[in-house]
Amino acid sequence: MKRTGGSNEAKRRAGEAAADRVTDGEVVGLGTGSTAAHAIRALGRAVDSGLDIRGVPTSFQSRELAREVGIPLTTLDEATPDVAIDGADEVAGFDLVKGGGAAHAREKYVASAADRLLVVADDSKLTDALAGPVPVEFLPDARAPVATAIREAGGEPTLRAAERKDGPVVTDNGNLVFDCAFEAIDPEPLAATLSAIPGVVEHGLFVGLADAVFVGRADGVERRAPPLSE
Ligand SMILES: O=C(CO)[C@H](O)[C@H](O)COP(=O)(O)O
Repeated sequence: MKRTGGSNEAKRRAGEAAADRVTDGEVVGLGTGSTAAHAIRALGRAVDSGLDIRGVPTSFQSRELAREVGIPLTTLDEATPDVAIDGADEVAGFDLVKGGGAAHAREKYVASAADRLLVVADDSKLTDALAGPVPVEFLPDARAPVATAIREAGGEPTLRAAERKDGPVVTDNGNLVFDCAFEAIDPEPLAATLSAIPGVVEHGLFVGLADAVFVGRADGVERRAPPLSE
């Protein structure tokens, strides 16, 4: 579920600090959401000033914004991202819950293909332990067996409803999303369990993918990196 508590200023600081790490000639995975949008706008300004990059969007939203701000686009068929910049709904250490915008499938394979993932988040996203709910994108025909398997794994799935449209959220890939509540989340085994359910396209647990987290606050931005990424 999307957390909307953070200030826009804190999101802007995080997004701009991560965009500042992108260098000439790089291919950049362009994440989805309001914090990633700040990074995309900052990259657009840098392109105006002569930075030579190409972007790989992770959603309809990020593609539209990238086009609007003048970032040349490419695809994973043409190029491998050097870096991906993306937001998160929860950040515990370097583990994430993503998918508040239902874009987590593309976000995950773009981030996984990239050499490094820079996470951008305001400080309201920080938590000691991931609590969920965990978004799970699934093939529409598989709704009943996927729900059963999630319950067997200890979760309670709720079909994500659309706003300003009757019925469910339909992802950019034409699929549906369950938001799954769990009593407690052990990220690595739960990620493996969810990935193994037939009909699941992708879940929003990002484990072992983040190379740095840029935490935006009202008065500045902090870069956190695991010891090996320093
Ligand atoms: O995972 C995502 C979209 O699927 C977003 O990155 C996540 O929901 C954070 O969004 P925001 O920066 O607007 O808080």
